[in-house]
Amino acid sequence: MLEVQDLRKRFGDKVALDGVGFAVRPGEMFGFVGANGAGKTTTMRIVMGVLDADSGEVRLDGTPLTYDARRRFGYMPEERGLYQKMKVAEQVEYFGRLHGLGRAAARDAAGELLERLGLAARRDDAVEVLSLGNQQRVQLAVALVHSPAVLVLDEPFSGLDPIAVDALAEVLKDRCSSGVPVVFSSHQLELVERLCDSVGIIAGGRMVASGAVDELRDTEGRTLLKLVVRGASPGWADGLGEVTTDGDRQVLLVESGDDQEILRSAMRAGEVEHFGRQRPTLAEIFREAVA
Ligand SMILES: Nc1ncnc2c1ncn2[C@@H]1O[C@H](COP(=O)(O)OP(=O)(O)OP(=O)(O)O)[C@@H](O)[C@H]1O
Repeated sequence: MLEVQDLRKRFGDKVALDGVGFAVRPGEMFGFVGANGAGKTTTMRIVMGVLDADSGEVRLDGTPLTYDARRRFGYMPEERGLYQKMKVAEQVEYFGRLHGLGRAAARDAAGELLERLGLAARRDDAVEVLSLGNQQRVQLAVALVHSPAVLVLDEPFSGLDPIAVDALAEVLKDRCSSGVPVVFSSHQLELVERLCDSVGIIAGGRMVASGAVDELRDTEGRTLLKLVVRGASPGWADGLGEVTTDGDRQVLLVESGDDQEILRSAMRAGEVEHFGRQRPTLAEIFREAVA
């Protein structure tokens, strides 16, 4: 398990991190979300040892991280770093070898990743002639080539087209299901909601919400009761909640009340087409948490 504990970091007067902590279990995908400047990159840099924290600790399976332990991590930094003149396949193999793979293993791993990330046809092109999105795919292949024990990815999906997003999502899910903890930051909340088991929301250097995506969405007081009623006369739901009209249908959203009693009065008023709980999206939870 990767544990980030009570990280604090200042840059001069600026408090960038003010007690950031979270844990990611083996096989768990953790989405790290927050507004610009919230502290995601700083946290990830500290996890990777690129930056020192003022205090706090990062542990893997209970042991504080060392240089050697971090070599087994796969990291995609915010500042992308590729050799522009080097050919795509050569580059991915090279990084595999830097992480200790033998020649054949590096070649095989690079070939497989380039295939999965849709870059096989570009394997002999220099990085500098690729589009930005394709360079990003190479950067991902570089982060993944040595079958890392932990993945820490800063905005891995940004700039990718939908096909590449799906391809990367599949690769990450595979790595996750083989027991790797995966942490990635993203502003694409719909994607985080779709992919992640758990999320951490950071604002102003503090974690303002974290936990399993399903639990956050199900939290008491966050779910609304939604009814769609056809043919009901206006006013039947006065005082129950917010009503919107759509043709001969009325949509009622109720924050609190006796579900069964509300259902009975809806059935008396008209034809109930829908009755159920509506969970907030991650984007709605995010807006509420950082407000
Ligand atoms: N080297 C630095 N020197 C001074 N301030 C810094 C430095 N690095 C980060 N900061 C500040 O720390 C805060 C957190 O920045 P960080 O890059 O971690 O945010 P972020 O959540 O990754 O943002 P974004 O979504 O825009 O990438 C910001 O106020 C930033 O300006």
